Amino acid sequence: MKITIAGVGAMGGRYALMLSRAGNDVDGIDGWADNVNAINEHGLQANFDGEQVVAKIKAYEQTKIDPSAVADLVILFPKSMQLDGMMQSLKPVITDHTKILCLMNGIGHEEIIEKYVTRDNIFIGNTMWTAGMEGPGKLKLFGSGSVALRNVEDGEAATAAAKKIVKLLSDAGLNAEYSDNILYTIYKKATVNGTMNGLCTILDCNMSEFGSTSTAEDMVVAIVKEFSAVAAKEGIDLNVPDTVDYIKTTWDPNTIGHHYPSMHQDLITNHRLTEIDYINGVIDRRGKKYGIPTPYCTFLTQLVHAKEQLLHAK
Ligand SMILES: NC(=O)C1=CN([C@@H]2O[C@H](COP(=O)(O)OP(=O)(O)OC[C@H]3O[C@@H](n4cnc5c(N)ncnc54)[C@H](OP(=O)(O)O)[C@@H]3O)[C@@H](O)[C@H]2O)C=CC1
Ligand SMILES: CC(C)(CO)C(=O)C(=O)O
Repeated sequence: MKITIAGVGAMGGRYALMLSRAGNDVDGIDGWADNVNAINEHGLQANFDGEQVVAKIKAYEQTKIDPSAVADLVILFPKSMQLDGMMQSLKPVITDHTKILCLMNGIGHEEIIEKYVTRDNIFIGNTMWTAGMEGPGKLKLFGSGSVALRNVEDGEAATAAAKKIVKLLSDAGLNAEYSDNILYTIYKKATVNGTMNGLCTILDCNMSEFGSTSTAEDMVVAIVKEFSAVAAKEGIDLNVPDTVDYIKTTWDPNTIGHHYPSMHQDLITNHRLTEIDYINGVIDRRGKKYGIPTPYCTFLTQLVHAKEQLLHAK
């Protein structure tokens, strides 16, 4: 099976590396020319749980994709604001049979993807793996994680295809599972991002440091209540205490507590724009639509945008 990782940054790099090391034929596509050149010259290099490893994969610049690189499976890992542009660029590698898997953070990405491919070829989910970059073509990967996914369209063929993708990912050590209730799973993961990403970015700390503060739990509860109220309007039952307990598992320094959320890596480390509009911003917008007050999500979205401006993020 030919797999194309679209957005071979930190998380796309992790998937490319692990799938390639498991013996799959993997290509990468990315908009960052230095990253593409480094991967083609030196391979995808990683500090992988303390061990230096290299995966030899072929990478293409997003604007120079070779049409011979037609994929059976495309795994999407650009940033949310790059998704539409990435889907445009992917046209040469997508056929009627190409499956598209989106595991990006955020809510509602399938609305963009279905402008380009039929719903029976779209698979959505999320990932609890973490990833960081030390420079072009260089990854820093530690800790464990998991993946949950499902077909967007019901039906035997789409379900079978989703389960095949689950097996492919699990065989590569990515610890995947099929989730019947994927919208619930996506909302639940979005609460982790809706708390950890924005708050650790504004407070300039990792998840474990955040969890050690006396006000951490109160802030998390307040934000989760807003996600839960919006989700309820969409028929999704997001239990607040259970969700808060789930978020608190990310504070453990022995698992992923030392991770700086991807939003922190974007804004504080690299002065790049963030995905806040696709996480807390969605709750702000849907809250307004449903007549639900979401002061914490609205304020956190405003704070992150203000910080983007102060840091001249691009
Ligand atoms: N990192 C993590 O731990 C996790 C990330 N995710 C999600 O995965 C998706 C991808 O995120 P992630 O892998 O973190 O993103 P990265 O920022 O590492 O990579 C995404 C893209 O950003 C560009 N880019 C990144 N760094 C630079 C740089 N220094 N200079 C120039 N361009 C750069 C590249 O494309 P381009 O040049 O086209 O901009 C790259 O393909 C997101 O939806 C994220 O929320 C989910 C769980 C955890
Ligand atoms: C690891 C985790 C769950 C932290 O919020 C994440 O998704 C990210 O870094 O964006």
